[in-house]
Formats: sequence, C-alpha cells, structure tokens
Amino acid sequence: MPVLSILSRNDAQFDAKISHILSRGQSQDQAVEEVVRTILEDVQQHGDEALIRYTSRFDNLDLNATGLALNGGTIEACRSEISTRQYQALERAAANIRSFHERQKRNSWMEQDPVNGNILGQRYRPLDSVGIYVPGGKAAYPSSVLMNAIPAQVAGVERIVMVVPTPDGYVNPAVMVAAHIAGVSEIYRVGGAQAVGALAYGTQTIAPVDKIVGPGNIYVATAKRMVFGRVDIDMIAGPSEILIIADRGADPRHIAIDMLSQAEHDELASAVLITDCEELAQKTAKALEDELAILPRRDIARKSLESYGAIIVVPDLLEAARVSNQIAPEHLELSVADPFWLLHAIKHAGAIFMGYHTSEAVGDYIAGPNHVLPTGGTARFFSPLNVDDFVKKSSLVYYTPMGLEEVARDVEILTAMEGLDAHGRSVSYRVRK
Ligand SMILES: NC(=O)c1ccc[n+]([C@@H]2O[C@H](COP(=O)([O-])OP(=O)(O)OC[C@H]3O[C@@H](n4cnc5c(N)ncnc54)[C@H](O)[C@@H]3O)[C@@H](O)[C@H]2O)c1
Ligand SMILES: N[C@H](CO)Cc1c[nH]c[nH+]1
Ligand SMILES: [Zn+2]
Repeated sequence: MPVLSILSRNDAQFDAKISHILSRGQSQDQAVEEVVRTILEDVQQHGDEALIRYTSRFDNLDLNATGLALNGGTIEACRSEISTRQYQALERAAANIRSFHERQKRNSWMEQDPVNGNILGQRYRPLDSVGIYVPGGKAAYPSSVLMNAIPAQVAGVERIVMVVPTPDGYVNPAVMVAAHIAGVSEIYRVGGAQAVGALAYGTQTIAPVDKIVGPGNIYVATAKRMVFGRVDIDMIAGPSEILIIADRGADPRHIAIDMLSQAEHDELASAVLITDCEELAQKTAKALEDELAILPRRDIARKSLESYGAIIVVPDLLEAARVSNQIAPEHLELSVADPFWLLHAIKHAGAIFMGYHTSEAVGDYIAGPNHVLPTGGTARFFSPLNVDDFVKKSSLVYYTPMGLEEVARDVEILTAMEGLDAHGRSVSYRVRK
C-alpha cells in the first residue's frame, strides 16, 4: 500500500483534503493558554527567581549554579566543538543571507513642494532591541539563528538578544557559533513561555526588548501571542510545507526527495505534488516508498505524508497553479520546463523555487532569502521575514506659512465637521493672527 494514493481534481475527497492540509496546527489549546498565562504573570512578578524555578522544572537545570547568561568564554569554547568545514559553511550561508537582506534596506526620503516649500517625508529607523527565541535541544537549527538574527543586524538593531533553553545543561555548539557569526552577543539559557515573558517584561538580569521573533513549541507560540501588543512579534510560523508543481520533464526521484525534505521536519508538515502527468504521479508515489525506506527520520516523514501529503493530477499546469494558489504554500517548487512562464499564474507562496535544479533545501540554508516564511495559507497576506520587520517608519511633515494658508480653509471645514474646535483654531490662529 503506497504512502500516498493519487487524487484527481474531480475526486470527491479533493476539497476535504485541501481543507485538512490548511487546518494543520491551528487549534488553540485552552489548557496550554492557562499554563502560559500563569507562567507569564509569575515572570512579570518575580523576574529571575521565576526563571530559575521554571528552568529547574522544565529543563532540569540549576541556573543558580550555571548563571543565566551564556558568556563569551562558553561561546568561544563552542567554536572548537565544530569543524573548520562546518564553520566555513555557516559563514558562507551567513554571507549570502546578509547580502540578500542588504538589498531589502530602504532609504528615508523627504520631498519639497517647489511652489509652497512644504516638505513631506518618511524616516526609517531600526528597532532598539530584538529578542530571538531559539528552540532548545539537539533539534535546534543553527540555520534558523542566522535567518532570524541577520535581518535584524542588517536593519541596524543595536541590541539583539537570544534566548535558548539548554535542557540538562546541554549547549548546542553550532547554535552558539551561528549566533556569534550573526553578531548576537547577549545570550540567556532560558526557554519556553518564561523566556518570552522575560523578553517582554524584563527581569533583574534581562532588559525587555521591543520585538520577539523565532519559532518554538506550543508554549512559546502561545506566549508570543499573549505578549503581542506589549511588544511586537513576528508571524507565528507553523509546521513546514512544500508544494511542487511538476511537468513530465521532472525527475520523480527529485520530486519525492524534495517532498520528504519538508515531511522529515515534523509529523504536522505537509508535502503536496500537483502534476499534469499521470505517469510522473505514479513514478513519484513509487519513489516516495523507496526514499522513505532509507530516510533516518522516516517515521516522522511517513506520518506527515499520511496525514498531510497528497499527489494530485490536474489537466494542465494552469489548473495546477490555481490549486496551488488555493493552498498558498510556504514553499513552492515549479519543477517545469518553463518556470518563468508559470510564475505569472502564481499569486500566493512564501518562497518560489524555479526549475528542475532548484531544490527547496537551497532556500533553507544557503541561497540567501529568508527561510522564516508564512505557513498554513497565510502567504495570502504575509511575507517572508525581512529587514522591514526590524524597522519602523516615522512620517515627516514641514509646512511653510504659504503652505498653511493654502489648506487653512479646508482644515476649518473638516474640523468643524468633527466638532473639534482646537484642531481648527491651531491652523486658523497661525494664518490669521
Ligand atoms: N520553523 C522553524 O524554522 C523551526 C525551527 C526549529 C524548531 N521549530 C519548532 O520548534 C519547536 C521546538 O520545540 P521544543 O519543545 O523542542 O523546544 P522549545 O524551545 O520550543 O520548547 C522547550 C520549552 O518548552 C517549555 N515546556 C515544555 N513542556 C512544558 C510544559 N508541560 N509546560 C510548560 N512549558 C513547557 C519548557 O520551558 C522548555 O524549555 C518544534 O515545534 C519545532 O517544530 C521550528
Ligand atoms: N524548512 C524550514 C522552514 O520551513 C527551515 C529549515 C531549517 N533547517 C532546515 N529547514
Ligand atoms: Zn527545511
């Protein structure tokens, strides 16, 4: 029995399958919300003391003994725990990520009206401080440290703080080295909702930040949602997704491996192939079986495919694009002969990988664009994490006496409509005194 059977656009289960894929991980758990609320209040009231208690309970670590901050010495020691080749790969990835994000920077602008001399403009300024949550344990991704920290650094954020749980005292050396390469020097060994609380409210040791970014488990995601408003947060990225549109020229084995590349992340991950070629669909289903058999994380990948995988056959590539737009995937591969032609039919996707040679994994690690992307259909309105996420804008307005005179009557009429007399007089008094 193949892990995925082949669906056609007209099958009765088609719509149900799409809704099921889009519904992943959207449930909000009331019990978790209660736990998180309690932790956040506790951190707000008791600061470091609460961090010490929760870290002892959840991470089996005595912060009284280790200290809360991971200091320069520890970070330096981590450098010798990874190989030179690993270090170089991280540096190369960081350089590509930095150069891509440099191109996202915007310039402040001011424009003067040549007649009345008024000036209007917009000024961009980096946030003062940002907190990056890095999930704990061996599954922590150094690549995600680069992807979260580098755009903040490129934006000019002065204080970038990282929090990372170190369960049983284990410090992931590659994560520390990635943080060092990305210019993060303030690191605390706390995780979960208590780390989010510390970043939002501050404690005796950790000064509060303006924005919290980075992935984490349900406790972390719920805490981020709850502190939103007090601080800004990034989008809450859900489990990974890949959707591949492939034509008859695509290699079924490539397609199968690319599907597995996201399925291996998480049991809630989703991997979908849409093709106009029945033969490719059959061969990919077979290749998936072969590749699953040799995949170390096959149990996770199999569950993900069984729950949220699909192979769909459609009459043509434009129909494939229509179904893809309905799903608005995090990652979209256009594994077709002319991806630039098909691109015009694509409306929604976090990142688009074009051509037979562009596997999604280059985007996860090395190409340069960010791998923190909208999931769960939110690519309809969200964008990848980018430099704009770490800056804010101020509007600039300068009026001359002539400019004020020109608008005075309109302001009087508009302010009278709203019954706001002082607003009106603030202009008319200046013009007519
Ligand atoms: N999208 C990405 O790029 C990306 C990258 C890495 C990891 N992830 C996701 O991050 C998550 C990592 O999860 P994780 O658990 O390994 O690490 P985590 O750091 O997110 O969470 C660990 C913390 O959860 C808290 N916690 C655990 N059990 C708790 C309980 N019963 N009550 C209250 N708090 C509790 C503890 O404080 C612990 O320190 C996964 O969901 C993974 O899919 C996503
Ligand atoms: N594909 C993940 C985000 O969807 C990011 C990642 C990190 N490491 C490997 N992949
Ligand atoms: Zn990935």
